[in-house]
Formats: sequence, C-alpha cells, structure tokens
Amino acid sequence: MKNTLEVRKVSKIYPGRVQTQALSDIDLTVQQGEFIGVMGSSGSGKTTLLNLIATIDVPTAGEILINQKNPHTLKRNQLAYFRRRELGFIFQDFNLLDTLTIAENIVLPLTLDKIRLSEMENRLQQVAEALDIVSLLNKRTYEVSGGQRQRAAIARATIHHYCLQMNLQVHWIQSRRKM
Ligand SMILES: Nc1ncnc2c1ncn2[C@@H]1O[C@H](COP(=O)(O)OP(=O)(O)OP(=O)(O)O)[C@@H](O)[C@H]1O
Repeated sequence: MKNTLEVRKVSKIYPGRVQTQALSDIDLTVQQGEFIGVMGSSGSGKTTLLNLIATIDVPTAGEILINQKNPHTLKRNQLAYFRRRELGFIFQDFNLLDTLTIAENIVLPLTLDKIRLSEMENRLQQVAEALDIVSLLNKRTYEVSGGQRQRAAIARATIHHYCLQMNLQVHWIQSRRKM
C-alpha cells in the first residue's frame, strides 16, 4: 500500500553475555494520516521498536517497509537521503542545535535538500503558524522554554510533510520479553 508504514514479523535480539529478546514477531501497519501512540510497560520494547522504524537500529528478523521501501537495505548515502525525506524524529531532549536560531533549526532538513529559498520560507511560515512559534523564529534555542523547544522540534520533524489532518489511534505493544 502507498504511504504506509508496515512492520512485518519484526524481532530484535540484543546480543551480549546474556541475550535480550526485546521484540518478538511484531506486526504493525500505519496508514497515511493515522496518528498512533505505542504504549507498554517499562522494558517492553517501545524504544527498540521506534529505533528500528527510525532506522537507528536494524531488526534481527522481519522487515520494515516505509512507503514500500525497506530502509534497512539502503546504502549509507541513500539512507541519509531517505531519513531526511521520509522520516521525522523528535528526540526526547529535542537535539536542536544551539548555534542556530529556531528558524534555522526548523528548515535544516530543507537546507540539506537544497530546497528553493521562497519554498522554504513558505513552509516555515505554515508550520510555525500551526505550532504558534512565529514570534520565536529569530531566537536561539536557549532563549525559549522547554515546551517551545518541543514545538520547534515538531516543526523540524514535520516540515517535509506538513499535514493538518490526522486521526488518532492507539496501538498496544505487549511485553513479550524472553530473557
Ligand atoms: N542496547 C541494548 N542492549 C541490550 N539490551 C537492551 C538494549 N536496549 C534495550 N535493551 C533491553 O531491551 C528491552 C526493551 O528495551 P526498550 O528500551 O526498548 O524498552 P522500553 O519499552 O522503551 O522501556 P522504557 O519504557 O522503560 O523506556 C529491555 O529489556 C532492555 O533492557
């Protein structure tokens, strides 16, 4: 299906002196426009699943398809491009760059893709208005509040595919950990 995230029979085992099976046979499909939350007890594998979807880590078994492409099969430079164009990631501590303004942080993914300046300004305006951070655009990240930094991180993560219509759906992830 077009514009979907498909997680197919994904397992993750962390190697080590004692192996940890963090995920076992996970299936998940997310359609375009769906908004989902992943919930589960501590240690059930939420971060592991998100790291695999975000291509920060690779599954031990199974496959992940984002818009019908398996990012884990891409070469390094293709993967860098894919991450910028297809994924938006909001880190727990936001990972905004202190040396840049809020505006420069938000348009960073577009700058790397050499998007036209007028188009960049247009998208920046749209996303900043939607997140109510227009008045903060020329400030540095350390001059704004935690919630405002969070909204700037959301703006940066969504600027490639800004979309107002989202449905809310909650998927549960069961703890299936085997030590
Ligand atoms: N790098 C790692 N090496 C080995 N084991 C790991 C590693 N990262 C996570 N684990 C283990 O994998 C399991 C799943 O961890 P994960 O961080 O995905 O859980 P979580 O659901 O995000 O937990 P929490 O809600 O507490 O943040 C846990 O048993 C954890 O100890």
